[in-house]
Amino acid sequence: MSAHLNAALREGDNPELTEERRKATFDTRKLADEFFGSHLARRRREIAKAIDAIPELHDTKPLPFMTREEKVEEAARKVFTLSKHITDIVDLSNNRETQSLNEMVIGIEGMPISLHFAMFIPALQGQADDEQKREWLDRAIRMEIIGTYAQTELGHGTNLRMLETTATYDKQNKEFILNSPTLTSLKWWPGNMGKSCNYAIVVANLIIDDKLLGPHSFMVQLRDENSHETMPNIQIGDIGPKMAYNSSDNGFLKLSNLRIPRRNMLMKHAKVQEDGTYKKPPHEKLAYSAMVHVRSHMITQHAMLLAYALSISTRYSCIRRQGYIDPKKDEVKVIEYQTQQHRLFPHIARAYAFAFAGTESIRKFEIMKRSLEAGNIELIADLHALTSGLKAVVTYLAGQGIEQARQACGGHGYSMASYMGEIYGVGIAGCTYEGENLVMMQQLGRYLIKAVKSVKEGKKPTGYVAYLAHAGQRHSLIDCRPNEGYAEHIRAFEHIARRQTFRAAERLQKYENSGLSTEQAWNNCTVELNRASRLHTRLFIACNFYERVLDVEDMAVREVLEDLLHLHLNYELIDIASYALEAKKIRPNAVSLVDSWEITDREHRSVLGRRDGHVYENLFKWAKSSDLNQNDVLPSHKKHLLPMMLNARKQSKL
Ligand SMILES: CCCCCCC/C=C/C(=O)SCCNC(=O)CCNC(=O)[C@H](O)C(C)(C)COP(=O)(O)OP(=O)(O)OC[C@H]1O[C@@H](n2cnc3c(N)ncnc32)[C@H](O)[C@@H]1OP(=O)(O)O
Ligand SMILES: Cc1cc2nc3c(=O)[nH]c(=O)nc-3n(C[C@H](O)[C@H](O)[C@H](O)COP(=O)(O)OP(=O)(O)OC[C@H]3O[C@@H](n4cnc5c(N)ncnc54)[C@H](O)[C@@H]3O)c2cc1C
Repeated sequence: MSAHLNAALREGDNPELTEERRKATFDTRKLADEFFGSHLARRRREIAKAIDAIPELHDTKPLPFMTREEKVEEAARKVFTLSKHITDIVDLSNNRETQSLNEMVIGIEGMPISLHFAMFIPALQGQADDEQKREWLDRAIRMEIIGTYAQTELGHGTNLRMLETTATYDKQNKEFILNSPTLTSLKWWPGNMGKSCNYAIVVANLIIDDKLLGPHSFMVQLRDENSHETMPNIQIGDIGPKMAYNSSDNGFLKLSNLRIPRRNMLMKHAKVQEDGTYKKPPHEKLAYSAMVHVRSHMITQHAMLLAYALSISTRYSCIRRQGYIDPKKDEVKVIEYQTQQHRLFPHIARAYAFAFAGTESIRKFEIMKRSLEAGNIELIADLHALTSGLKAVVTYLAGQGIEQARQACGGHGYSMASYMGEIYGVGIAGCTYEGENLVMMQQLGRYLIKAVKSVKEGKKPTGYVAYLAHAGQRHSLIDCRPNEGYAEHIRAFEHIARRQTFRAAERLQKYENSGLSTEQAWNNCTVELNRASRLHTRLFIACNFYERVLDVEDMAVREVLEDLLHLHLNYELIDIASYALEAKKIRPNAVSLVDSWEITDREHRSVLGRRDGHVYENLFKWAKSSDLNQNDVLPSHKKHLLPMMLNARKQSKL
């Protein structure tokens, strides 16, 4: 077959798809270069080819046919195998190369070192001082140890100020005593903590001389480095099966007055001297750096999950023939139906828009990280606002798109043969982890309210909120270059976003003027404020997409991206125009309304939905019955991960 624009053309393909691919008006590799960046696009092709040549990196059998324990073992086996080949395949210092390798080999269901790379290493990089980096970071990078990030507790995940785990400084012995004082203080959810990790960065409330100093990070050894058996004063285990992502052993951790050396508190920013003197960090939220790191990188990951679902669904829609448009002709491909196109194409546009926004988010994170290393903390607030909004909007809309893609596949979309269920389950997990979406939207809301206040004081805010100062003027969010084709869309978008932000600010002011406390006034406005945050973020995504398309040099690729941009802007404007929902008087009757359905606990099968409300004690009981907890050390750990770490330690001693 002659070389063609569409590099996916292959002899022996389903002719239905070949027919589609022959319609391409652009070179797919050139578009891939725009989607991933040309270097990463090329490297992904090279990585995929390298993996093809290593059968032991391929799935032993389709993951949906595996039990939970088999999934955990499969992931461990692949990690061990990868450790023998990885430096031949990727540049370990390139986050997106290693991410691509993991997605191709391990897949999306998690692996024993997910959190090791996603948070444990970034937290050490951001919060350990130089001596601590030499002691732990180098070993973590060499895979001599495996870590996680243990912050969330059974009773608190969102509200970090109420975390209950304590770290009390004992001046006498120059140690911290870590303790889980209550059932709700048990660490709960941290990825790979149940059975895989031997270290964790534990976020605990620092206490010195009975004074509570808030959340700080502590390096804790969970398991013996050689036997992998649980350390004394620690109870640890898997929390049980989840909606998806079941190759990961998310765990629980109970600390019983565990003593660790003073130097196990990460002290790049906050410090505790031997005599108990406490030195505050230059910015209270530097301790939250690992979360901002993950949020900055989640955007491209969720764009990719949406792309997975849409590539499955769009290809399938071109081979599935069902029904007629003209009854005198053959059954049509379901892609021909306008409803099917409307179900898929706007989400294809979003996948590109989200990927471009994610590249910008990572770029901004790297700029903030460099400026932080130079001692400048000014960019922290801007990045927190940007990533809070992007994480909340992209994970939610990507989840919606994945579900639409599944539905577009009809019955076979409901079979795990489509893999859609897992893609959806992993996708929507992002709406919860790294900060529940509605809460993170409020973080951006705070930032927007401050911007409105500065506009009202006659100041001109800059950056992504500059448009708030330009009511009626022809100005765009991020200096969109004048291009009549789309600038009007952008300005309409800005107008809607600006109007909503000012509406929320005025409502907040009205409640405050009425004598309500700031907190009550805020709570009464959070729906309006979240709308403003959502619109602000979608405006950013649209503008970033617009700017990105204008940079494309290949005219054929630029033309198809402009088609997607046009669709995206129109779809977004229609979608946001429907912002009008109020629900007021339900609150007092909420529980009685659901009680009236008289669904029994047996029917619910849900610990959270118990009629008696005794959730926490029953969650712990449920978790302890997990099959992964029948042994302290998994057989698969002894077979794969322990040898891997022992090898790594031997290597580093050579
Ligand atoms: C399926 C694939 C899996 C892949 C891996 C999954 C890994 C998942 C890991 C996790 O989930 S780790 C745990 C994540 N947990 C969270 O994200 C918790 C979310 N909650 C918070 O971050 C905080 O509680 C909060 C919501 C930000 C509130 O914090 P706090 O009460 O301390 O602050 P506020 O009073 O709201 O704001 C005060 C002030 O601080 C600013 N600020 C808050 N956070 C940050 C930050 N990270 N960086 C910079 N600045 C921050 C905030 O904007 C306020 O500023 P002002 O408005 O006062 O100027
Ligand atoms: C797949 C997965 C992996 C995870 N991995 C880790 C990990 O590795 N390490 C770790 O530490 N944690 C991890 N977590 C935990 C995760 O970070 C928390 O679940 C998340 O931060 C949400 O907190 P929560 O569970 O307390 O939700 P809650 O806050 O209890 O949310 C329940 C409801 O309350 C609402 N709500 C709460 N506070 C407010 C507010 N102030 N205003 C308005 N509404 C509010 C929320 O919007 C939500 O609707 C993981 C979770 C998942 C699902």
